[in-house]
Amino acid sequence: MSSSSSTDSLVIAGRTYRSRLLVGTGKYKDMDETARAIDASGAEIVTIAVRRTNIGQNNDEPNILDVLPPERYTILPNTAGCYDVDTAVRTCRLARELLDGHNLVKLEVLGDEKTLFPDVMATLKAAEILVKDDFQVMVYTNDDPIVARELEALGCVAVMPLAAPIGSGLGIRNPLNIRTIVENAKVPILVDAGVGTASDAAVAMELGCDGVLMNTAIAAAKNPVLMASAMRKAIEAGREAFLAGRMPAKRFASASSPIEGLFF
Ligand SMILES: CC(=O)[C@@H](O)[C@H](O)COP(=O)(O)O
Repeated sequence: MSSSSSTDSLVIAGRTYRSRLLVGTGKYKDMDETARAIDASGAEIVTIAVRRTNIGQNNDEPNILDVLPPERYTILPNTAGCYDVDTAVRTCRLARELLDGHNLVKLEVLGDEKTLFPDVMATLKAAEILVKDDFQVMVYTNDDPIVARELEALGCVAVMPLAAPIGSGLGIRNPLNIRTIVENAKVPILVDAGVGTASDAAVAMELGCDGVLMNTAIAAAKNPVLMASAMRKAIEAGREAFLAGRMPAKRFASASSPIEGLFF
């Protein structure tokens, strides 16, 4: 692998991406800031909450696709705000209609408003229905390796365990589970939700994740454009560190220069 990692691509549902950073579109000051931050992030996949953001549902309001054109970005409609199977499935079908048959979606079925943790049973059911309905499903889930395995077995094209609660910025709470999910998976594993700053993104990549999806860490930074640029570099650095192979961690010191053949 060259140091530029030019051949190291992310492949999701048969499509190849250079960037391993996926970004959301919520919480920005305005559309201009959204567009500038996403540009600085280098992201190629941009997720949009269909229940909250206009992608053609309302012709009287600004359409976010005017600043995030589908010719440039892969649009990933998501089911944010859905708390049951039917609403999530309907939301994906609406997105497919609005986006002329586009079938790549991010499924999230939430359990409650306080934690925004996934309702795992409902997520499994919705994923099954959507896969049968020819959707390519990228799925938000908890950091449970068994659930991740089930979602992959159902045919999801990517599994996206949370780092921490959505919008919390707490970073990766359970790195060992994330590593186990990665080691067991044959589909891309992307950390989704809870990243707070660039080092969290780098850790996710060092654990072997295929990518990271984030929103709040960029949008709620004091300078979202600068944070987006930091995240881009962190994802690249973490990926290169993973590919390079970390030195074994040791409990005690080992001198950096050889101790044999000392002059005195
Ligand atoms: C944008 C999106 O899809 C969110 O549901 C996602 O989970 C991001 O979470 P953070 O805002 O914590 O990055």
